[in-house]
Amino acid sequence: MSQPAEGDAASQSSTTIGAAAISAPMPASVARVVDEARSIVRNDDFGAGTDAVDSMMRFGRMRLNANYMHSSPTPSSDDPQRGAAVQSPPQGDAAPGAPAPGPALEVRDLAVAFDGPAGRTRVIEGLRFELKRGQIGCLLGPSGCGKTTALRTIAGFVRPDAGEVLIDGKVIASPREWVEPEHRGVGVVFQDYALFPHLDVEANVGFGLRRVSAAQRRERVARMLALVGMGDYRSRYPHELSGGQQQRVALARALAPGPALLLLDEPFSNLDPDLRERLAMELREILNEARTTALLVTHDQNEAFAMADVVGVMTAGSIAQWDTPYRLYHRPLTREVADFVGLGSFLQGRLRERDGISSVEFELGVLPIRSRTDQAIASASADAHGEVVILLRPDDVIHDDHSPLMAEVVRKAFRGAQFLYSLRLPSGAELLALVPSHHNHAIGEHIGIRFDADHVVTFPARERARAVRA
Ligand SMILES: Nc1ncnc2c1ncn2[C@@H]1O[C@H](COP(=O)(O)OP(=O)(O)OP(=O)(O)O)[C@@H](O)[C@H]1O
Repeated sequence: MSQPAEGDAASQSSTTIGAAAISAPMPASVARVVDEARSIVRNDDFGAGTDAVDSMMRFGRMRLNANYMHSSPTPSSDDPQRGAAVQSPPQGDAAPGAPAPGPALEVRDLAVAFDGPAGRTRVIEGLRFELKRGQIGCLLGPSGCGKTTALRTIAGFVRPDAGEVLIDGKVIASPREWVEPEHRGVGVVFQDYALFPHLDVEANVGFGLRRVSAAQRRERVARMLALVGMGDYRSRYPHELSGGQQQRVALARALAPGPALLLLDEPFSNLDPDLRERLAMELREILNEARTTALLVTHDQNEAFAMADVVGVMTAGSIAQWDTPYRLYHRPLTREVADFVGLGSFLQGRLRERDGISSVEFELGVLPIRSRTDQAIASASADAHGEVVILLRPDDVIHDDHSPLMAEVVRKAFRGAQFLYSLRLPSGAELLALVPSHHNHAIGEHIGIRFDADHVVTFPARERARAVRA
């Protein structure tokens, strides 16, 4: 391990990778290709050594000269959907040596700051989470919350100011210790594919496998291409592939050296929404099959939920809740998490406790609180007058023609199988409801509703009730 220098390793990488150096600052897209080259070039097993890094630097320089730019805490087990997915399968078969017991990735109290016009500013503060072997995790959060910086710190392109990152129990980044990106056993997939345009698919995927024999390389590349369903495309060049196909090749290339950890930076954001969700689900299967530990960063909740076993919702540089997708949606710990994850409405309510049974009264009736956890949270949320805010998800609100509770349709969004209705209550508060799309009601119409909330989620009543993310 060497002592890290001050500052951002990403900016340093533009001048000092391998034996080569370039004088001009690299555009972000070229820097990403070089970062990716560093992450797929490893000296220990399938790695290529500095010759490959130098080749990538030449490639980076070529692109600069040609002005070529790319278009570019452990979750609870009560999740009915993902409970089984958080086991610890063995490491990928190409990984060197036996994996150490314990988490595959640990991030402990990480802090990262950058120099800016207003001085040095912390963009990550007290970031903490871990991934078990074979687990797929996700950092989900709004733009600028620090997701990519966290990923780049784990990959080795940014140096932390405090805290540490461990892979298989070994510290690879802290203010005192530093392992170069190419020695971390980490693969990276970026959003803009970052394939080498002058190499065909087979050569792209085999890029980081230069120390093995040609026969071994061919066999490994064929396995990786089969895994991502691109076996028939091995002689094509990147420009002859669709975006989704390019991203599969990028994935095969990142998986080929058998990384201990795969990092994915918004890998589907350049694809259309339908393909994005389908690929996210496919990628989950591919990673499970390859038994690869992976960390995804995205601001897209559907992508996060389709892929990850555990998701950390990030706000302002730290994790507000690290949990299964199911619990994030149904049991958000804070209003910020409830607001960011999924659709919902916040309504004023009042906690009532009679004969040891709790419920929340609100303008449309009474919601019984069935679980002790919900009861404890409601009691803690309530102010001296019992005031709370309740969260109602659109699927908690059922359209029922026979219900005496009426609400006015103020907006509607057609979603194929369903309409998302915004409904105005007598108080003026608004509510969201997902209704099968054969119930096509006009704006201004009053429709019957009832509630089917499995659990009642409450927060302190510090703000006025409002509908969110309609
Ligand atoms: N190298 C850098 N130098 C200075 N500031 C930086 C640098 N990299 C990131 N930042 C700043 O750090 C903050 C977090 O950036 P980051 O890219 O990690 O956010 P993000 O959550 O990934 O956002 P997005 O979803 O938009 O990519 C932003 O305010 C950004 O401007």
